Amino acid sequence: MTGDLSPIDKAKFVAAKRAVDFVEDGMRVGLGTGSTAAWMVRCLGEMVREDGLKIRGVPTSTRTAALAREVGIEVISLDEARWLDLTIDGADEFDADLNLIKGGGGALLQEKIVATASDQMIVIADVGKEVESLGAFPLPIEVIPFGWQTSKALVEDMLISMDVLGRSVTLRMNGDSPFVTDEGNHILDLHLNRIGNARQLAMVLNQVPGVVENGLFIDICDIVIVGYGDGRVETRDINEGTVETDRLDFIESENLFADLD
Ligand SMILES: O=C(CO)[C@H](O)[C@H](O)COP(=O)(O)O
Repeated sequence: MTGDLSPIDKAKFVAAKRAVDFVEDGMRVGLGTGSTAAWMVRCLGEMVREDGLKIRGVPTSTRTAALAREVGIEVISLDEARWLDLTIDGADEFDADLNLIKGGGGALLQEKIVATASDQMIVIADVGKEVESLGAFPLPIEVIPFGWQTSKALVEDMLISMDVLGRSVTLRMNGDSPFVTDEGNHILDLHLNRIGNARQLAMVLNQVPGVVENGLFIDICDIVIVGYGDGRVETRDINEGTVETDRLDFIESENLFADLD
């Protein structure tokens, strides 16, 4: 089955596979959202079912919650967990300081709360997500539906005053209707090309009335695990300043790949 995976999917898989080595018995683990995080949830599920790993997972979306339950992971709420040992999640972009753009899947609000409530955040990504400067990927912000057009106009004014490049702002759609997040909100995508001062932008965006959260994750991620299509994985630890390189096999597993057939 793994022979059918594209190089990007193989890269996502090996990053996820390497990341679950960080998970230990008894941990409360934040479970990210997206296709890379889904591999991680499947790998953890296999460890729970076959190796007896005992963990409790806090999902960052209804999608991830459904998958976690399906693969046998005990799911608890963040309020039950209170604090997490580790969160593993994907990203849309990461830079050399391990700052991120997230929210391509629309789950940025829960993802940021869960990651911030964790001792450690590990990001898993294929090498295509690495950038010199954040901003080529449209930056998602979550806004409440009430007066979203006003919030959009205020964000546009703010981008002009900050002289941020690009500046077009679009409402994310799901077919003919606005996309609705798990929290019942909408997403505005900021097409900026290049962000410049991401730290400042992250703070200023959250001052706009109606904006709930933005997809810039600054100083939240501790480790990024970068996967390559040929099975190579690099584990970059920003706190330790280390880079470890490994090569993983694409392990054939009926259980892991069954739902992809
Ligand atoms: O932030 C996210 C969801 O809100 C995802 O982690 C991000 O979009 C990456 O997704 P994928 O692993 O499918 O490329």
